[in-house]
Amino acid sequence: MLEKIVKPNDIKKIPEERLPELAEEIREFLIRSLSCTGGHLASNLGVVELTIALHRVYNLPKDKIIWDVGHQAYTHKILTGRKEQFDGLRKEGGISGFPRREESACDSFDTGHSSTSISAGLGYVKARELKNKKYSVVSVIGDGALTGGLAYEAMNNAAELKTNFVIVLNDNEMSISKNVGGISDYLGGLRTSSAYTGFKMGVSSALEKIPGIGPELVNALRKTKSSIKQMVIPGMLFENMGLTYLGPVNGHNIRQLTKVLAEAKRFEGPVLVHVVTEKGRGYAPAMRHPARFHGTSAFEIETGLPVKRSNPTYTDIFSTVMRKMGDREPDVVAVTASMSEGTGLKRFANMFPRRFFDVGIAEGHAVTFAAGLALGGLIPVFAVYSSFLQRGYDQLLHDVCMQKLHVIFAIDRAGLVGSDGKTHQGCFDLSYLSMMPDMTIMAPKNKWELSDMMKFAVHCQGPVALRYPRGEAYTGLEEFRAPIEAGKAEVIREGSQIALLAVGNMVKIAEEVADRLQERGVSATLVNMRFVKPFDRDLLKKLAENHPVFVTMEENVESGGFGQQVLAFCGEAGLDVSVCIAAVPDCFIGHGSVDWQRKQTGLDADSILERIDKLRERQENRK
Ligand SMILES: Cc1ncc(C[n+]2csc(CCOP(=O)(O)OP(=O)(O)O)c2C)c(N)n1
Ligand SMILES: CC(=O)[C@@H](O)[C@H](O)COP(=O)(O)O
Ligand SMILES: [Mg+2]
Repeated sequence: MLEKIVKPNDIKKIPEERLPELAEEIREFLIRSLSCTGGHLASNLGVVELTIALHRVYNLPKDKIIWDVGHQAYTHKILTGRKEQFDGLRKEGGISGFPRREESACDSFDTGHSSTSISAGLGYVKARELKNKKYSVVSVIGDGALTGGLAYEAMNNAAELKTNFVIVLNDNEMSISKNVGGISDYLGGLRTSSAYTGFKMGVSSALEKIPGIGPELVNALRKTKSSIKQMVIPGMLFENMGLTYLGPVNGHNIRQLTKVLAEAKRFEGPVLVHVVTEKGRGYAPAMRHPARFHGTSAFEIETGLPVKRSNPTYTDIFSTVMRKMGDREPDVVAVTASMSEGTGLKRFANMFPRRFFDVGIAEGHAVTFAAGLALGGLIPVFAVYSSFLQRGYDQLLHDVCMQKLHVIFAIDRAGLVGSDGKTHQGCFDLSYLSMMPDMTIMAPKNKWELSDMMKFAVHCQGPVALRYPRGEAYTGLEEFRAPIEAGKAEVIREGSQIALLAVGNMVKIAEEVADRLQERGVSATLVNMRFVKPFDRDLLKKLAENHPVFVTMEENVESGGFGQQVLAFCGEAGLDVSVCIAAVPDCFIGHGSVDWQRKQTGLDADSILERIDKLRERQENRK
């Protein structure tokens, strides 16, 4: 039946009774396809029926479906004519793992970061009103994404709406790991209380329909503070915020879903439809291990085991360091914004549950919360992906740096991240952190240095950021393990002519560049900068005496990055050197392999050598 779906709205031609069969076909397709490419399997398996129901009720591309995070939009892609492109999912030139407006007119909003869907949807609704347009808007948000503050700002704002806006809450009790916090408990209560009250499938509750006393009774209940009302009027929290609540609905029953969505679509005002789904549904390994199958690499279908075993990653090293540090340093506590698996904090959480805090998908809160922990005498380590820390920009500046608080930021996925693409690139942190007064920034060249830097960070003062990339930890240069000294770089290889000033994982690329320069008879000094802030100005002054060319290398945008700071310093200090900056150019870098992204950004050894050759040629011509 799946072959009949080649363009948007083809789903409407399938007889209703055959839809469950189609859902199973889609599941089989997803499992088969992702077993080869990898991707966000568990979340997608959970929303197959919900997506089918949405596409039955709404007309695309006229109507707007906005997927929160967007990692669960694979069935949406299949139903809008992109099934044949799944071989290239998340690969260079292939389709993205997230909704992309450039990819299809049916993708209404580009996503990747969490909790944006209600704000964006509300924006569409307001534009529709002002421009007198006729289309429907539905935002689909998960229970994990609903732990993010932005979602509440948007709901608060939506309460005043007089025209239709549907928010579908996809509740599977999971963020990447088990969902946490008060809202998650509240949703749990709704799921249980529905056992007593039945679903609220219509815009007016069953109670309201009781002739004579119904509306008064509902009004009176709304005014009481009694917890009993939760049992009588489901979704009171949302109702009190001004949204009409419908549900909870079985998210795997297409008929029931279609009915409630059609009802919600007719309502004048904001409506929240609470849908209960199962993450990983239909594939036993994903149902057993939804967190592992949240985002998976290629796997064997029979066992669910990964096709390739990877060597220890920087995350694995950080995980071990944190576990050991937990033993040695009783004041060290760990904070995550719903990323305990991805950042490697799971082991710390298991060993020191009282010193571990999962705050939900709330990076801004996590930073200020860590500030409070530091003021209370603890040493908080906030482990976070570079790209998601962008959410905590003001909190970093205002709450941590301004008070010079000793908070450690363990910044994972710093640099190019591969298949998640432009929404997840960790290419901005050196720029946005460097401009913050009192911030110390370090980047390790290999796995041992990550461990040494973490230990150093614990005994520092003030805010400290330690950034390291996604993937396998470098095990080269083991013999270079001089103690970490504040603001001091490490010279790996001494030469003359060209100084390669490399940050973090670029040291490995710099080694290759240095070797290839040597083959051509060019002598290069290779420096592992270790610190981006403060960087080793004394060393740079010394190097300038016999190196007319500095080449800076960083997996960060050029603007405001390490290279530009070196360039500015050389100018201020009157150093007679040419500075060549190898950094990410001023554009968003799409999905694909990290090697491909490195070539695209000119950060591979070939591209850097090419630039060095051109620079030297220009210098020769000038002589
Ligand atoms: C700002 C931000 N922080 C963290 C993440 C990483 N992340 C992606 S999906 C996800 C869990 C989302 O849970 P939910 O919305 O319930 O969707 P589900 O996977 O359960 O379908 C997290 C934490 C993100 N994408 N954006
Ligand atoms: C959708 C999302 O934001 C995360 O699931 C992210 O894709 C995880 O990336 P890693 O694979 O680098 O942990
Ligand atoms: Mg969820």
